[in-house]
Amino acid sequence: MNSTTLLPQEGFSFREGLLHAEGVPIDRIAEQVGTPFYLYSSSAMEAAYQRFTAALTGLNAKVFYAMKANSNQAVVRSFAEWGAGSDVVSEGELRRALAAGVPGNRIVFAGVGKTQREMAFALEAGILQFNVESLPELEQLNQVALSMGRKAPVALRVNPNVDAQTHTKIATGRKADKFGIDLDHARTLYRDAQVMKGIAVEGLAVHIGSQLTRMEPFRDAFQRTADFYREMQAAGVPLLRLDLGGGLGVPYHHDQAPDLQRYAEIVKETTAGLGAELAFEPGRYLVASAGLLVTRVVFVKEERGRRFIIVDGAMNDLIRPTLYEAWHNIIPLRQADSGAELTPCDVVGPVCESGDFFAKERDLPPLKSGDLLALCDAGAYGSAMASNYNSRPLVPEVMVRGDEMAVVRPRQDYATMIAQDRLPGWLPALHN
Ligand SMILES: Cc1ncc(COP(=O)(O)O)c(C=O)c1O
Ligand SMILES: N[C@@H](CCCC[NH3+])C(=O)O
Repeated sequence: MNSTTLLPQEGFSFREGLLHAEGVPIDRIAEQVGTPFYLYSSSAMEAAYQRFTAALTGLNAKVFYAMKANSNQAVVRSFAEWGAGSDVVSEGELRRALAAGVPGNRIVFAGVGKTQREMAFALEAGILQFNVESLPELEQLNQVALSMGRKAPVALRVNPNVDAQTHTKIATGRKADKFGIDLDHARTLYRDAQVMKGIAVEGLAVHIGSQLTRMEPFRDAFQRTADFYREMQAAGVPLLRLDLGGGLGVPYHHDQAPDLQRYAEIVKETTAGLGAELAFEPGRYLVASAGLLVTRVVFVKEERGRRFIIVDGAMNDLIRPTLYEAWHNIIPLRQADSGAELTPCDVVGPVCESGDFFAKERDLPPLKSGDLLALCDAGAYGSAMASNYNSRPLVPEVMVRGDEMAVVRPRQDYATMIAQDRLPGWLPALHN
């Protein structure tokens, strides 16, 4: 597959040979904010959200946007306006969600290692639900809640032992994964939890991994979890809510679209007659394809029979290719002539690691220094996973809506980045 034959994603289109984000020519944004930068289409995010919620029509369902995918407050706030809550995994995310205006009672808190401080902060914020993943966590939460004179609303997250058939680093529902509680163990924990004075048992949760493109693992996990829900209900556990997590994938390769309708049917079939409120925690599905990473070619280097397109973006800006061997479509912002010859290229960044690449042997049209490229489907786990490695400042994020654009995070400046270090007192000043 080569990238020039693929159409750009929803929210982005070529007009007069130039890639636009909704109504805005992207090269104009590049002039204004410099490169590299993340670019989001607000309408594409909204369309994904509407598709997702429409598929769940008829179900008593609530959506909690998994903000780990993209935690920019403009994004979190947008989803909140369209009706979603937030799924958070740290105090930092919780604070960001609150800062973005998400009310505490629309927030669920996941994660295997919540600290006492995080528990107390979340209780203070009045969150809807803690998804608890172990006995020590349950006991700790009980203690924290009691010390504050509160009750913590709890769902137990189970591990149904289902292989999500995704990249091994992002599968979370297998026995050997750190996530969730075995069903057998969860039976005991529900009993324990009901007599803990600081705990209000409310739910059951499952999440087997991310970027699922096959629907069978969802079916297996949802079936096992819903059966367990029925069993616990019958045993008198006062369950109100079944949280089915996130994980629905996106077509990074545009011929592998996961089937949202099938996903929704599986939810309906497996939860029929349960009488539970359903919760969903989609992240990637809502934002991945609504975002690009825009980068500029620094040099084209021909060496040892290879063609390296060296760009100003790098693995610290978008780590997915090197971390998960992830494939992101790459398109020049200026549409290539239809007859342009394609050459296999390695698209690489300036960072000092051979793992610093965006693509290997990717067929691309002729490129030269100064050309702009878009890395597609970069709206999820892009900026959220960026770092300052090689002392490269975090790149800006821009959101477009119709003909308007907004810089929703400015480029980190060198002074801010460098000022974070402190020199210890024992180091004398250096003199030449
Ligand atoms: C508990 C939980 N919920 C939701 C998500 C969001 O996943 P995704 O972005 O694949 O929808 C994750 C990440 O995999 C997660 O760990
Ligand atoms: N960071 C991963 C997804 C992790 C999901 C976290 N629960 C990715 O980019 O694909």
